[in-house]
Amino acid sequence: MSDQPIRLLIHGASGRMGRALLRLCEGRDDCRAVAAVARRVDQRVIDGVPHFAAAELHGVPAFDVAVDFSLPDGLDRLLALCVQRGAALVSGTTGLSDEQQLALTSAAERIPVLWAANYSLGVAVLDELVERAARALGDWDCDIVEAHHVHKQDAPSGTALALGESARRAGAAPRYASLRAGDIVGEHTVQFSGIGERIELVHRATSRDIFARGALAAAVRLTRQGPGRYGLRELLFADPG
Ligand SMILES: NC(=O)C1=CN([C@@H]2O[C@H](COP(=O)(O)OP(=O)(O)OC[C@H]3O[C@@H](n4cnc5c(N)ncnc54)[C@H](OP(=O)(O)O)[C@@H]3O)[C@@H](O)[C@H]2O)C=CC1
Ligand SMILES: O=C(O)C1=N[C@H](C(=O)O)C[C@H](O)C1
Repeated sequence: MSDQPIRLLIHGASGRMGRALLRLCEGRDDCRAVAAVARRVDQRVIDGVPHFAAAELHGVPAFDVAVDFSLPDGLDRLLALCVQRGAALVSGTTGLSDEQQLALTSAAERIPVLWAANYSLGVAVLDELVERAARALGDWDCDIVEAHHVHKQDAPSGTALALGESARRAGAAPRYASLRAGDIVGEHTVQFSGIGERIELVHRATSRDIFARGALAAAVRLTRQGPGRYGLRELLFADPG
């Protein structure tokens, strides 16, 4: 295998996550950003990385994997480009429609695809704890409370829905509540309430770097895979080697 750095397209580059991805990418030697895409661009080149507006997507140079943290309305064109170029896709964009999830699955017949609602190790572990608790406490109330910054557009968060799906599969009937306040990076509480006792499982993110680091590591690994739809646990957290 070549030890050339993996070529990344960062989609959503001007956003909170996009900026973290570009910054962390600079410190790695296994990948480099060759294109950055946002809805609008003011500068053509920033820190040596060429920037493109979403409308110019088809003019981006060759890349191995697109890393997408944008908004749902940008995903369809990016997915089509990845399929056309035979490039892998890592996406963390939340609030996707059922049709968009199906499109990811269908594209996975031709390219490697990873979508995850949360790229942090802590939430991967929380997910396992929730599943275990729900299996043991199936008839307790299960409430998922999430808090995020005021700019977040989707609710409940993608992470809350994913945790709820794990709880549901294990026999619980989750309910959701959302809070949008200040600059909260992301907090998720899964509360199991019985009669006379209660369990709370909590994850608090204090830096977006945890998501960006996970996404970059996943992107590098995804380029070593064939077509298919991958999960974060199998790709990243099950085998840290
Ligand atoms: N899975 C995970 O671990 C995580 C997921 N997220 C998710 O990532 C997404 C982005 O979050 P965040 O960075 O806070 O959002 P921001 O609003 O800060 O950034 C959004 C970015 O997407 C760009 N964008 C918007 N629409 C389009 C489009 N149609 N085509 C191309 N680019 C577009 C914006 O460009 P412009 O500035 O020009 O409008 C901007 O660069 C959200 O869905 C969020 O929920 C966030 C953190 C972790
Ligand atoms: O929009 C965010 O900020 C985040 N979104 C993801 C979600 O919807 O779960 C992950 C993280 O909580 C931050």
